[in-house]
Amino acid sequence: MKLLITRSLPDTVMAAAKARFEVTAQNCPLTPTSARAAFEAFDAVICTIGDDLTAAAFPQTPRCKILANFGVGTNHIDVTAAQRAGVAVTNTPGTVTDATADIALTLMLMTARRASEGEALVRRGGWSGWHPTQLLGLHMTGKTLGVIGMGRIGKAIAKRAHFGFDMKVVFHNRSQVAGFATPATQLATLQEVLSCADIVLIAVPATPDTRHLIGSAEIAQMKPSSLLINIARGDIVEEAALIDALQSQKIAGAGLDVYEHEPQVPAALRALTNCTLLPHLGTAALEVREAMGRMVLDNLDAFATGAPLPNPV
Ligand SMILES: NC(=O)C1=CN([C@@H]2O[C@H](COP(=O)(O)OP(=O)(O)OC[C@H]3O[C@@H](n4cnc5c(N)ncnc54)[C@H](O)[C@@H]3O)[C@@H](O)[C@H]2O)C=CC1
Ligand SMILES: O=C(O)C(=O)CO
Repeated sequence: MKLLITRSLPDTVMAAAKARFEVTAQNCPLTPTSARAAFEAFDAVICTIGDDLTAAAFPQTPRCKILANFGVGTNHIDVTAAQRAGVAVTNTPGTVTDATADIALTLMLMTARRASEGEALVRRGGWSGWHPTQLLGLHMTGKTLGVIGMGRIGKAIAKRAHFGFDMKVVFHNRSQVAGFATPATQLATLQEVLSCADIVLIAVPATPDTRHLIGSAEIAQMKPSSLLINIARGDIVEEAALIDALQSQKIAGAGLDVYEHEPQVPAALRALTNCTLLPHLGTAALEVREAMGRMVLDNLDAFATGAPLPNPV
């Protein structure tokens, strides 16, 4: 099987792929035009975040019949167009969950305790010693976490927040969520979660329904002392509205791992001190990326042998 890998994956994954398939590897994202050519030239493609796989990327009857995404979020792929063209899409659910939840907690703590501001102060040589009223932040222990999207990652974050930090957890989810081990209360509306949470955490997938789910009207429902954390996808939060809210201190702070137009991060956001900005680090640990790679290859193996795909989207 001729396989295109659009970005360098960890060495062990590349070696395993080369042992099984005839691999061509590139290190730049696909555009719809280059994707179209790739779907005609290869039997399988491993794609990831940044590849632009909108409807225009899919020929009517491509040679490629499987698109294996390295990552769980598939908002960069028009899955309906892929299916119409006869291309099966797979992803990597579960392998990403704990690492992404850990980055959520990192952002929560860094933002609540103003860690970036403090670190910048030390690095620029501006720290003149401990002071009783310097850099006072939000004491996270015992506060209320509001999770938007109680799926795999939302649940892993809720578990960490409740059992690690004694936080009360409330959440909003499209469907009823039952039977998970962390005490948490599902509230009927998004607004109820926004208005009672000290920290609002976004963990829904990016879909047409969730685009700009959080805009100025939603931010206005949040407490002025609250924080907004987004580890899901940038366009779920209207970035311009968030910047305005942070500039005018309508909320106390934000912690972001994802941005509306990645990798662009607006200068206005970078200029603000009341936000923590990470470069989409959710799954950035070697063993996690290797596990994601193994899952991608398991899907390709299944496809090659005609077995059911383990992780169809
Ligand atoms: N920052 C990073 O590096 C990473 C980000 N992600 C992002 O996290 C997202 C979530 O991943 P998982 O937890 O594995 O997905 P999941 O599918 O297990 O959970 C998503 C939850 O959101 C709910 N939901 C969907 N649409 C909704 C809506 N309109 N309103 C309310 N609830 C809604 C679903 O019912 C589900 O419970 C991914 O789609 C991806 O975009 C995932 C991994 C790493
Ligand atoms: O899996 C995803 O969706 C990511 O964002 C990175 O692993």
